[in-house]
Amino acid sequence: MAGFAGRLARCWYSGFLRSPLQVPALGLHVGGPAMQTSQKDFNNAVSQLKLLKEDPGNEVKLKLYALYKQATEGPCNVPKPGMLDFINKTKWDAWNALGSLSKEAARQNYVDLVSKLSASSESPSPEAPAADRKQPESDSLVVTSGDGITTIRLNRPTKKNALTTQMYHDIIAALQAASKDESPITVLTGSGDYFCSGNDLTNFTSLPAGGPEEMARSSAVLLRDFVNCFIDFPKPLVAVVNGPAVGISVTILGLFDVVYATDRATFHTPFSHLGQSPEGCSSYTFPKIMGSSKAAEMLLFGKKLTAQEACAQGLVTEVFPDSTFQKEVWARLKAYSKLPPNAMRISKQIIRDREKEKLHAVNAEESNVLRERWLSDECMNAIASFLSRKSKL
Ligand SMILES: CCCCC/C=C/CC(=O)SCCNC(=O)CCNC(=O)[C@H](O)C(C)(C)COP(=O)(O)OP(=O)(O)OC[C@H]1O[C@@H](n2cnc3c(N)ncnc32)[C@H](O)[C@@H]1OP(=O)(O)O
Repeated sequence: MAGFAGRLARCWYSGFLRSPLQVPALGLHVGGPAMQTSQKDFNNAVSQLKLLKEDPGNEVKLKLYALYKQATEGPCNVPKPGMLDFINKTKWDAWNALGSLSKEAARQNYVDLVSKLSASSESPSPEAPAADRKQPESDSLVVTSGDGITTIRLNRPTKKNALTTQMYHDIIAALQAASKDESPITVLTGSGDYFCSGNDLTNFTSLPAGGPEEMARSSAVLLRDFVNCFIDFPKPLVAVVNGPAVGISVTILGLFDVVYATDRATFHTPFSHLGQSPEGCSSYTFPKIMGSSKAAEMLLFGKKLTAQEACAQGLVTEVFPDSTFQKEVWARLKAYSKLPPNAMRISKQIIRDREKEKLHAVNAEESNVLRERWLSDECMNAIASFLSRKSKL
């Protein structure tokens, strides 16, 4: 596993699962033959967990961690970690949530859960392998070219295509390469049922040596560079919105030339809910596209738009029935890609260039404001709440 995804997995495995995987002698107190069997089952389950072929996901790992602690140490009685210590706080919350569950019951639940996971990891995966693995940096982004179209596909469907730090870097590289390649048209789309669930909220959990301030500073720089690539992209840029879109995957749409959406798509910018503020130049493009009060409803109050509403407000170019979405959209794009490429570039230049300077200034300002927001209690509480599974959009 490369890049951020790898770091995150290592972090979870080393932080959350080190004890269950690496403590061979559990030292459990057992009361009789029935309990002996239970302890043996528990020890077996601890070993069995190491053999899982598939990562069970953070939520399950958190559950396993909590059950393990409850089974071996009893109810949580250690002090709650500080608010900025996201990972340990999340672990503490999960353990604490088990309340006074007995060690025996926790052991049994742990054994049941591991046996369920083992059974499902042995059955064949219904998903076909990703078709294209050309992109060397990370499997979470797939870039392909054909029929005059370069397609940049967000490929993290199990996480609703949430954008990891590595993915921001990879998208920047992909856009830079696409701006110089042979394809007249460039497309951004997603794999699976979501277009993208926005910034991966776990990006904020790997604190660098400089602490939260350094994390906020480097994230603001990366955000600014990322959005600049969309502002400066010289060719027709099309979003093929294959499902719901959240956060930054919605705001950048104002920088695309054309946005096609399935009727399943929704458009959601829950910045206030997250203690954050608009980015992707949306504080400027959205009021221009839809008028200031409709923009305010989305950007201040987080109103979620259906595809039809987004189309009526000018954010989406056209909506297609989900059943024919892929067929109709790609057929149309293939036809457009045969148009003279230089004419399309020059027309885009005329349409967009007089706004570029303004957009760069807006982008810089939004990134600076967000740098402060990320350090606010409102934002930290919202992220901690999502990570501890207390909230979802
Ligand atoms: C360089 C830094 C730049 C920063 C720029 C800032 C941008 C701002 C934004 O983008 S704000 C938007 C942030 N996004 C969210 O708040 C979305 C959070 N996710 C959810 O609320 C839900 O997951 C959902 C509504 C998108 C989907 O819900 P559903 O019930 O259908 O699916 P799950 O919740 O079970 O999701 C499956 C797994 O995917 C993980 N996941 C989904 N989105 C994110 C995300 N944004 N960040 C981190 N993880 C995400 C989810 O946790 C599940 O993981 P699991 O299987 O391990 O449990």
